[in-house]
Amino acid sequence: MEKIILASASPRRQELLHQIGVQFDQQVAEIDETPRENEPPEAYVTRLAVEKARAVKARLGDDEAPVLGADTAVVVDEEILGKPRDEAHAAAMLRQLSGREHRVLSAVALVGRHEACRVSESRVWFRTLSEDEIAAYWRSGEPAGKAGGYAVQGMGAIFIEQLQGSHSGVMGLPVFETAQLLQEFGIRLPGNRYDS
Ligand SMILES: Cc1cn([C@H]2C[C@H](O)[C@@H](COP(=O)(O)OP(=O)(O)OP(=O)(O)O)O2)c(=O)[nH]c1=O
Repeated sequence: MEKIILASASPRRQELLHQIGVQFDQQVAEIDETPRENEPPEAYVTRLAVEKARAVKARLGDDEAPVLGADTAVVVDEEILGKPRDEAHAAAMLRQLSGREHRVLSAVALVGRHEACRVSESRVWFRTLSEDEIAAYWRSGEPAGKAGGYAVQGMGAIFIEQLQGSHSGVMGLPVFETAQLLQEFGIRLPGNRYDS
């Protein structure tokens, strides 16, 4: 199977690519993740996924392997919640998400001889969170480094009443859209070996 390059430092993205049998090397993309003024969330995650993949592609020069980049954002009231800076920031995010619905947008981009990108959108319903729970959750160490300050794949799952969309997308890499992109680039997955 053809190898690809994952332009990400995220262990979750690594795990999800492994899950579908993709062989890859990992490289870290350093880009400015500041949203542009009035940038719509869909445009933001798309731009970042593409920029991460392009940054690694440019560094590798004429390496033939396609580069995969991804970006995930939690969106509430059309505001993009990134990763928490500190405890106060994480607590403010979780208070904002408490007792209501939010969206999670996850973009995946592949940059090779051509470029393509797909976005997955999920809706997540949180039950009401108490101040004690928010403080305890921060102390667990889980919110740090996670968009919106929670992890669906971890203890954060106990806050989620309902999820509509893509569990892998909320985690950081929408597997369905990723497989579609890889197929579009002619990269076969083990699960697709009976394709004509
Ligand atoms: C909402 C949510 C986010 N996250 C994570 C996924 C992403 O790693 C992170 C969002 O930040 P990103 O900027 O998308 O990714 P990253 O900085 O971790 O990795 P890289 O840029 O190197 O690819 O939040 C979870 O793990 N679980 C969740 O439930």
